[in-house]
Amino acid sequence: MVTTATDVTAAGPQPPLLRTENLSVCIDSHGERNTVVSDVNLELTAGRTIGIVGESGSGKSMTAAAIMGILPPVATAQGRVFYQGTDLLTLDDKARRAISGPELAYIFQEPMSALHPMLSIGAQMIRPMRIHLGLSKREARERSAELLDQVGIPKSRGLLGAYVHQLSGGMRQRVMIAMAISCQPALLLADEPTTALDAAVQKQILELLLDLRDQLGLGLVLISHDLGLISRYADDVLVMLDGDVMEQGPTADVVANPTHPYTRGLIESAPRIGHVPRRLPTIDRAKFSTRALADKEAR
Ligand SMILES: Nc1ncnc2c1ncn2[C@@H]1O[C@H](COP(=O)(O)OP(=O)(O)OP(=O)(O)O)[C@@H](O)[C@H]1O
Repeated sequence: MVTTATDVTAAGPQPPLLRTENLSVCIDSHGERNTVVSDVNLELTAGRTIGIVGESGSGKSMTAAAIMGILPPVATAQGRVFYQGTDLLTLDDKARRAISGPELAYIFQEPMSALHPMLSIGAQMIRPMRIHLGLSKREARERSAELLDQVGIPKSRGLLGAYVHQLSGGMRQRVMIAMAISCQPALLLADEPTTALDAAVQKQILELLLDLRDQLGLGLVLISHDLGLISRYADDVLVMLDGDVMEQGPTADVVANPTHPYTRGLIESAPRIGHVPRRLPTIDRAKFSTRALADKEAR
């Protein structure tokens, strides 16, 4: 049965683009079940950006994968993921793919692992547009060149015949973004999209993402371990630690008045927001992580 976010639709004409309710992810491994994401409640409307910030292993990618429907086989999602009012977790694989394929797009941290090394950029870009948009080969090729233009790679560069190893890191990420928007998605999830890039290229890529969000009216989920970066580019933020949401709200409010000591620690250790102490403080994560506290008690 397909569940609809009736409470949302009753409140107004349009449900939000994305809303999760108590989204959790469990991993079954070696006969044990571990919860790696607990009760994530977020809401995103078109044209806005929500940031998910947290250290490595805090559950950012698992949250994104649960929304996208691309969890590894060992992982199971629970709760609700409403996309335009439809709970994606209630759909069978085929129905879900029909929505997720064209409408939800994912940009990976490392384009080298997402792009095929033996296929030309053109060949990789054309395929999804032929499948999801029903374009002919010639139409898809023309649109690929336009998309590359849109992400700042001029047509004159003749990149369609190039291979991924021939491109710089920034160009690879631009190609990934062009592929991500090729099927006209409504929701874009960018998982650490600039971690491997130097500061200048990082800024260009993030500004490109925001421009595309505005031009195309997308909702953007931006994932990063860097609260400084999230504070500059996201309207709202969720701070995660060990699968739990420690704090969330409008980014400006969270950064100006953090209510959780863990967030305060992150802010103090992010050199690009607020005061830069001479020695960066060490965040005692064990003090705030429910999982670390439970482990301590069990010992
Ligand atoms: N394929 C997998 N099998 C088993 N456990 C996994 C798998 N992928 C992730 N995990 C575990 O799930 C938890 C959350 O991982 P996740 O990748 O979401 O963290 P993250 O915040 O995105 O970290 P990073 O910034 O390093 O990518 C971690 O404890 C991780 O070890």
